[in-house]
Amino acid sequence: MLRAVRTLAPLTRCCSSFVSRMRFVERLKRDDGACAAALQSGQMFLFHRLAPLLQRTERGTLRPVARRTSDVQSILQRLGSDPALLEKSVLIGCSQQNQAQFCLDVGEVDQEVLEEACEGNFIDLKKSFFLLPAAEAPLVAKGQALLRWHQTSGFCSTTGRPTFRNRAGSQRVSGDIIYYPKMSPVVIALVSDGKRCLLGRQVSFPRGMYSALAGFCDMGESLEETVSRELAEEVGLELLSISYSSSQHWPFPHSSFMIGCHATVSPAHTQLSVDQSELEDARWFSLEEVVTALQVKAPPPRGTAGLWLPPKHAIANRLISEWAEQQRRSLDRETELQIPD
Ligand SMILES: NC(=O)C1=CN([C@@H]2O[C@H](COP(=O)(O)OP(=O)(O)OC[C@H]3O[C@@H](n4cnc5c(N)ncnc54)[C@H](O)[C@@H]3O)[C@@H](O)[C@H]2O)C=CC1
Ligand SMILES: [Mg+2]
Repeated sequence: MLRAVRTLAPLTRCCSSFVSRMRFVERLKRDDGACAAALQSGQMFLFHRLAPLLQRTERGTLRPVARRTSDVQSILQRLGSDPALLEKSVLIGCSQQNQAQFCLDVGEVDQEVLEEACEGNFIDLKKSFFLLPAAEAPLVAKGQALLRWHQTSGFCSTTGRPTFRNRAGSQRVSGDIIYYPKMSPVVIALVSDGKRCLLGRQVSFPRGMYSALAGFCDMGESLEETVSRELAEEVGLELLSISYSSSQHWPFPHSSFMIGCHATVSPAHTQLSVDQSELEDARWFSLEEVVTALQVKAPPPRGTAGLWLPPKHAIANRLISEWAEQQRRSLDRETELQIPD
């Protein structure tokens, strides 16, 4: 059974400005002239060889640097770089203040000189993603994903001829073939047996980290089929139910569209048979273990056996938190039922 458990309340609250911003962005994708004009008064997020330009905050976190396009233009001019570089910028959105937002990879310019001029540092997204504010991380990830797509889509895979982008960078065209940015659909499921939840770890995960199980969708599969297949393949389980929770764009290692689900198995069929070629380990964890691990902010010290969960920006964390909350509520209900009048 598949059912949606999330509502769209945050979007409907500021509906009129949300609608106008979305329509503005859509117009810029279709109208090269309007997009070129919006670029002149827009905001620019810079990248250097796909590493975003970031500033350190007093609290030890990082923030993306948004510069006015005109500022970026004068900095690039001062550094003697080609003014045509700005034409490679890609539209990524529209701010709450109705300013068009663009990103640009300035990988041809000297990194250190540019960092000094822009008062920030270009930091690998893998190292910086979890230190970015939750509200801004998706925009940076989107910028990197679009820039990477342009850098790797210069030629038509049918004819081998060059492809050419529109002004917004929302598509590339070669003859009558149009290419759009691509994401790979991935399902991620938090499986519960009613009392415990299933978490697994890959060899490549940081020490002590366990996560919900994930897998790429095969061609032709539905979401339910992918979740069922992945759980059968990776841990030998058959599912009773699947319910949709939420989704996210995930930049690592390339663009994935993560579709987050909760799933259940019968408490009578929880025996795991872990495919060691996919997972180093998979185990059932109690609510208590999960609640404790949700408080842990850094990897456990070397030599200790502490559980560490994916950070807040990751949809895995959201699924695990939702499960813990739901378990706590049902425990509370059980306790209430036991109290006599
Ligand atoms: N945001 C989050 O909370 C989490 C995100 N993830 C992401 O989910 C993704 C998938 O998880 P895995 O367990 O690794 O998937 P998986 O279980 O499907 O195994 C990966 C293997 O699938 C194959 N594969 C099939 N289609 C592919 C495609 N389109 N692109 C790349 N490989 C493909 C490759 O052989 C690859 O080695 C990973 O990229 C990981 O970064 C995983 C856990 C948490
Ligand atoms: Mg997997």
